[in-house]
Amino acid sequence: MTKNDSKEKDYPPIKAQQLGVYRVITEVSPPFSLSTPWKQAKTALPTLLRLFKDVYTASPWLFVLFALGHVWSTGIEPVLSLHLSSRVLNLIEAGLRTGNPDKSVIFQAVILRLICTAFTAVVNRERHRLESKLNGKVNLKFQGFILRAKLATDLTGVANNQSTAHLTENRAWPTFQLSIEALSMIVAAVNQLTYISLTILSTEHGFIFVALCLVKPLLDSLSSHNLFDKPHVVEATNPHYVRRSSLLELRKMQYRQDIITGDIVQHILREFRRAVSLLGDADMSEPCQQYGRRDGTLSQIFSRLARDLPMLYYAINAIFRPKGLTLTAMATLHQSESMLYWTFDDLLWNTRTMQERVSRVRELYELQHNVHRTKSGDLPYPPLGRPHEEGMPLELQNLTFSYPGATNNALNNLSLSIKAGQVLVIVGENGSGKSTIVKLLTRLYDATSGSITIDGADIQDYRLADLRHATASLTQDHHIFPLSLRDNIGLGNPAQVENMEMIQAATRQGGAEDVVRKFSDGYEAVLEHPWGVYSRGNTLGKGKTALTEIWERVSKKADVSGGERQRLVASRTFMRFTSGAVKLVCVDEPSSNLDPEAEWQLFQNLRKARAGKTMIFVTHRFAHLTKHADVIVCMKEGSISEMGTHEELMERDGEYCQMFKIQATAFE
Ligand SMILES: Nc1ncnc2c1ncn2[C@@H]1O[C@H](COP(=O)(O)OP(=O)(O)OP(=O)(O)O)[C@@H](O)[C@H]1O
Repeated sequence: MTKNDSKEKDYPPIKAQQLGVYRVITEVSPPFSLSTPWKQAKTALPTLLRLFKDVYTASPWLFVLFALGHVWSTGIEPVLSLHLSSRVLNLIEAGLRTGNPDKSVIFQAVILRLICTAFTAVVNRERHRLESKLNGKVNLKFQGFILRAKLATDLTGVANNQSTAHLTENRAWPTFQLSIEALSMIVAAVNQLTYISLTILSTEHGFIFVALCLVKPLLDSLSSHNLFDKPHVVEATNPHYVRRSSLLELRKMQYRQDIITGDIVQHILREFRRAVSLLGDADMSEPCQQYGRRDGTLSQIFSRLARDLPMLYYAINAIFRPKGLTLTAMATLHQSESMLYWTFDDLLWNTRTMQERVSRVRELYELQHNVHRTKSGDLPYPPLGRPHEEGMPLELQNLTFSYPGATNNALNNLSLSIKAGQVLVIVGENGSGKSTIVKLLTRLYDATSGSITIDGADIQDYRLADLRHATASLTQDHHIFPLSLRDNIGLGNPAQVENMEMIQAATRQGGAEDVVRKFSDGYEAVLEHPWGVYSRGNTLGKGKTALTEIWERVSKKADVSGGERQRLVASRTFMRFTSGAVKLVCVDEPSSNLDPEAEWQLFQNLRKARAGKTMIFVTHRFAHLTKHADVIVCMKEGSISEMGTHEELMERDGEYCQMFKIQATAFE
């Protein structure tokens, strides 16, 4: 079932085919032309050169030694060994013919052969040792590169590039290794062809023999039927297969509680059996395997026969020229034919795989071009001569914004004036644009149109680093870093990350003292993943042993509740205040998991720290706050629907008043 789906003229044509339960869509390869490999090489070359340069700079000596070792072992030694063996055999054969072997010459030839073997064994051993060292250094280099590129990527860059989680340092080394192998094989192929043509078959039929050796690898390459080296998309289209796979997912721990409390175990098992029976005999094996199996039987038989062509050559030679080839020449021919076949077979496989490998590395390098760094201006903040001692004054004018890729505006033509040191509370229904205002004020995104001005200058004209330094944000999107609690709080002010006095004070203000106390190693406790801790679980056995006890201790994952996390994150924000540079504080719903007392305390502590700061709060539970607010903004569908003080808005009896009354009724 083949169909041409491509509508766009500029795109390469595509075709879709059903392979078992999958629909596989591939790009149709252009008809084979001699210029194709050349074009592919030209596209791959810049990436490969850059990769080689990176590996070289990771460790020049290891690079050179590793490359030389590879070229020796793959490209030179096999032919040299063949030559030396063939020399020994020739001497023995000549000796047997005359009945008077030249012992010392044979002995010397054997010793030379043995030296070559021993030398190669040493080179191989060293090469493997160097390989793991160089591999480690290359991985470290690319880890650093990826870390830098990802940390430099802002939210617009992340949204435009979808997921980059699959881009790891593990892409670089295999491609480099493959390239070195390819180069070594080219050297090997040239050496082998030269050897066969000049030494063994210098007089007759040399060309024919070489051509016969190459028929199979070339045939295989032309009729190659692999999916893995073609750009393709796979979609499981069989509904019973999809259903079965979704039901299988329910094995995961994260669903256990819902399944137990929902009492749906029997239902899941019944549905699974039904899906399996409806699936019947549909082929579920990997699309790549199914695709490969589509090779015609005839072409397979032909390909196998091609492997025997060199043998045909010996036979014809033996029949028509019984004295044409000596036994040694036959043995050498047989060995070199096999060597040449595998070299070309590997080389062609290598070339096919190379394109895909190079594009994987190119994707890695492209990380650094996709950062969409938020532009920084030149103006210092606070403006020279105006220290903004009361806080940051802000003016939002006709602000419109839509998220990258979104069709609707999150904010529409919004204008708002916030005086230095004011407390502004933003309320409104879900999706009305409250958090978006905070994201624009903290320059996580830039407005699509309209402007934000600070003290008369556009926010984009200020130095970004200065603005980041002068802004603190506390939202529910913050995470605990997989670092110690000390780091988690201290990083609020990196300059004081070792200052325990400040960290303890911030912990108190964030309400996280009890959280720290919970851990035996206190501030040094690391939440999240215990790195470098693993065991061969199935070899530990079930009963208690010294090993299982150690495993239990080292693998114990420190964890905290949602509310405790929010307290730690809040402490980090209080730590940020210690820099003395913060002029704007944006607090966006940071207390969803806090108990009422902790929430009240958090808002109290934030208000206590308000001196010298403009404060913006986004909240649904505003009873604690709105009475202290200088301005309350009520949002609806990306615009301001009401604005004023608590009293003014209550008097107006509009949307804010309605929301306030609903909350008040709930408390009554
Ligand atoms: N990253 C995003 N990409 C695309 N659209 C988004 C993104 N974040 C928010 N939106 C959309 O922008 C609009 C405003 O979202 P925003 O988060 O500002 O609302 P909110 O008032 O803070 O909502 P809530 O009270 O639920 O937190 C919504 O329609 C939302 O779906």
